[in-house]
Amino acid sequence: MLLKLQGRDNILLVVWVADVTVNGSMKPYTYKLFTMSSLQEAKKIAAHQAVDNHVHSGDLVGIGSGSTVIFAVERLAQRVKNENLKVQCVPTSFQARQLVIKHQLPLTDLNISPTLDVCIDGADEVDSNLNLIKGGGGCLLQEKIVASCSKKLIIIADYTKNSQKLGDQYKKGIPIEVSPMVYGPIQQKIEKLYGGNVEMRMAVMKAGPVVTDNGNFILDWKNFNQDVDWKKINTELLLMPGIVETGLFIEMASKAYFGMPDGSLKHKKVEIIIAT
Ligand SMILES: O=C(CO)[C@H](O)[C@H](O)COP(=O)(O)O
Repeated sequence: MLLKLQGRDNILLVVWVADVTVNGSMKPYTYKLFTMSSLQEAKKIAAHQAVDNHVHSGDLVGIGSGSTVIFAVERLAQRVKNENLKVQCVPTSFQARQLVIKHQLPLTDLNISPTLDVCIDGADEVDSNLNLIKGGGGCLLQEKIVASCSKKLIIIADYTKNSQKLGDQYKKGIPIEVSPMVYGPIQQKIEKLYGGNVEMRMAVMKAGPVVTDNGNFILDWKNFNQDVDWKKINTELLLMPGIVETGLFIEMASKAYFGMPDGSLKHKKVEIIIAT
């Protein structure tokens, strides 16, 4: 059961997780309470800290995509204004480009600036080894390209993204960007080779599939086995003709910042979580 209550300051989301008893009645056994503003606040704390710690004057900066990155770009623009910071930005999506333009930050691209100092991006899930699921917003291809051209990939996220294993919390699946001509065979191959189920991501407010910024489709691989060698699987997937890119970011991130519900910040470097 999902209740939405409009409070004065916050929207409260009450999620009542229920069990179905033998006679069919619903038996509540737990509930979680989130305030929407605490999630937003958590994203903001992580984003601001990452920009403050990792962006320096003269830097070429990769700008990730998603809702958390909005706070990072806002902070970058503040610092440019207040500190006369000099940066040039390479966006990872149409959305990121619009954000950079909105905040009047200088734009460049990878062909002009092939090596970036840092890339700041969100994630859908971060495991204990700093491996990531990305692509919930469908921008995985450009995100991975820009990250691969950056000296450091810094992840910013709220506390719901911090996991031990991929798939612990993020249930929407691993995004896989594919050429439209071959989505069917790829769906079948992944399910046959590795199990789980692979679904085409469908658009909202438009009939048919999501089409990425690069003109491709997205498959979401759900209910996968969590105890696998992701590096090996990622390599195998990338050898499959028609797979353009996967949302598995393996051994790419240098550090992840998580905003916490109480307003504090955690950061994660491989296997280590330090409260700050
Ligand atoms: O990979 C992404 C988009 O392709 C995003 O970084 C990821 O979905 C996280 O987004 P948000 O900051 O909105 O939680």
